[in-house]
Amino acid sequence: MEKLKQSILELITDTSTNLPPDVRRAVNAAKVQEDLGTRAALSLSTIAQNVVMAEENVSPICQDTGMPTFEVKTPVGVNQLIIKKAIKEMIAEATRTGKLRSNSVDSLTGANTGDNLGPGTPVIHFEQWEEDEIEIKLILKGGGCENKNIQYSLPCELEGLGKVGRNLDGIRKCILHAVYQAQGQGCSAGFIGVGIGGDRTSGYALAKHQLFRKVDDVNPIPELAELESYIMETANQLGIGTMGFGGNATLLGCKVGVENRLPASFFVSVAYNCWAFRRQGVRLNAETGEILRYLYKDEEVKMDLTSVVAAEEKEERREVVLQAPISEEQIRSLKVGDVVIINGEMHTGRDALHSYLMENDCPVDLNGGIIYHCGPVMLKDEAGQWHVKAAGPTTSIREEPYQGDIIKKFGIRAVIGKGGMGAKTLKALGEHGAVYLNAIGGAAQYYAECLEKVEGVDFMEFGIPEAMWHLRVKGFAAIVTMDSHGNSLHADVEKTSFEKLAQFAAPVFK
Ligand SMILES: O=C(O)C[C@H](O)C(=O)O
Ligand code: SF4
Repeated sequence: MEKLKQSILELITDTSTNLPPDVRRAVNAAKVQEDLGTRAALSLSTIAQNVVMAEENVSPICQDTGMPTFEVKTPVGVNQLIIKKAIKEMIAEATRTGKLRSNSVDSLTGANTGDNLGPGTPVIHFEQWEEDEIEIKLILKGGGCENKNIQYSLPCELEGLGKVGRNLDGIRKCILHAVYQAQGQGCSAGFIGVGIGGDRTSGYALAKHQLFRKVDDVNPIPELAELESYIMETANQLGIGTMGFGGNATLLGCKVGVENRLPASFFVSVAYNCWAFRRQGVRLNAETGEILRYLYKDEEVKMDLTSVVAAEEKEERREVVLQAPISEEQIRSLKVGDVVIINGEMHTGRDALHSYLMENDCPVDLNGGIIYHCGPVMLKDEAGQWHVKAAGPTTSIREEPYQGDIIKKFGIRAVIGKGGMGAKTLKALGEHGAVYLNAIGGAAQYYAECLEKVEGVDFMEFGIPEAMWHLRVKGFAAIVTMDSHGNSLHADVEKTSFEKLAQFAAPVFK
């Protein structure tokens, strides 16, 4: 098995940096569905550009390279321990070279292991089969979309949809609700895997397993094939759109699997995957470990990079250049829908930093400053200088308990993230003169290019993703989605999508 390690490293690198053709096709199709010049269409253009950059730079499509989850099938007699060891070594190697972010965190101490290894990481499932070759499949599913997974225990009652029975129509309601509750926070437009039945654990495993199906396959069970196409049709009428900006493309794929259940239980488990749907697989020669072929690479699909900005829209859209420190007056002039271009300094901060700042001082002056909800992939060169390898936004709503107080305490004028924030932050934006800016989730290469220099770092003890990076940026574009006048695009889209969801309460399947 002299080629085994090399093959595994290639698989990990390809999965993290090169979006598979079926996913590319789905993203391209979404772009066609969106109206020219809308925020959703512009976001899809950025996403397409980002996919191309990731492939060219051989760098992560998204900075959150997720929970590496392997499904391995081996012929009888192959030593699975050797494969496990090779996977672990190559996960550490891919982390060292910036193809993966160090993503394994001690749940009790918060310490990052730094190499993506630790209890429970990576996840590896082995199975034996009758074939002669080894098959290794890998999915890198990020934390933001993982947080939007949801499990329903039937019968139940769902907001807007009413009673949910233990039948196909009940399942239909659960899936629609799952898409609705994710809003844009899992970086829509997304893909869902659904597991019907099992217990709580195997139900979720089945749901995640569905994500290994090709986007364009047809379910062999006729009722489920019908359900899948119903969901594709209907979920895209919810109007959530790319990044939750509103629009026609909300769901790019729906795959449903079924397993037996216990008489007392009826679970519907949904695994939500962002547009950055990174999964790949290989067949290996069982003697040498050499790659014989890839499983999701049957054709080459180029990203659609055609510009979607309609001329008249371009004139209407206001573009404002912001340079930190930002004045209150400038912030008050911004309204939802404005595009801002940021130059100057910004500071990353996410969960660990926000909780720290509630009780402590900040090592830098944040007055008039910009906080970026981001956990980047960073590499240090031989001279000791840090470089940004991938740096898209993280889900902002996690900071909701802290953000308003932190804005107040430190005089922050702009918060950049994705997915929007809640009522408490909106109130603070109005009271203190600040804005929330939505960057395109997953566009980690696109934003890394705007981050010109790492000026410094604090709190390295929080680990690379959670540290406070001080960055010099140029031409960083984001959209005002919550302003200082009480407007929130996120609240609006949530409200209208709920009204649409409620229109699907009447039974469809017997
Ligand atoms: O951890 C991150 O960088 C992003 C995360 O996947 C998210 O979607 O919030
Ligand atoms: S930031 Fe968005 S694209 Fe990246 S892993 Fe999280 S949900 Fe997926």
